[in-house]
Amino acid sequence: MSAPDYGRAFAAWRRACGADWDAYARHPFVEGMRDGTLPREAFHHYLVQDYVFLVHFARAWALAVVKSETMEEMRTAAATVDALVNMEMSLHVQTCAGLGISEDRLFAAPESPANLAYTRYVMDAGIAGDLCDLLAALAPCVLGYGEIGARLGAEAGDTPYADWIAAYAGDDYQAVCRDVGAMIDAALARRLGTPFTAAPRWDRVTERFRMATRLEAGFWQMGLDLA
Ligand SMILES: Cc1ncc(CN)c(N)n1
Repeated sequence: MSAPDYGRAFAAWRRACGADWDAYARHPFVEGMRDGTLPREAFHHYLVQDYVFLVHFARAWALAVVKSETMEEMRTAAATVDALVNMEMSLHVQTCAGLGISEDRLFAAPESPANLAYTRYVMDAGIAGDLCDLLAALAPCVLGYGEIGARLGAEAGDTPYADWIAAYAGDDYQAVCRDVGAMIDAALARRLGTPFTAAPRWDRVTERFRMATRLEAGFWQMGLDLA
């Protein structure tokens, strides 16, 4: 299955980061969800950490509101904060409630080092740079899960992780990915010019994308290692 179309910047970043991208999007954790062999314990550990991740990730998207220069950018960034806080995190809350873990306990869960490194890297990219730096660091998260969800939705058979796959393969999440992809293209064109891939800053923002991609692979590994 070919990768979904989330815009020009994503396609160029994804190509530039080839091996790093595959190490993330086809990590053994992902393949274990696809074929059902992922240990439940690893998934639960991941899910609790991912709730904490999403708290900080929503803060980083709120920073994108602050760094916006147009109403369109502001609307997409604010809608993404809403989607994270009121849509994506409810999957974690519901699944964990079934395991006897309350939302209060999720909110108070201690962060793993891999989690902390990733979310603070993204936040720092946004604080030190402009919206391009921030979006490049945010993109592997939003769009990577869109790609993984779409592929697993098409390829997975009977797996205990069907709800997780359905959430990311579903229309709501895929629409967020298309909106964010379009926002990234417009934000880069506005600040870097067109074609943005020829701009002097392109390599730097691509390195932001690459580092966030590597931190995503580290996040899956944290789940597998129960670290
Ligand atoms: C670590 C991580 N990366 C991405 C996503 C998808 N928003 C997530 N929930 N968690």
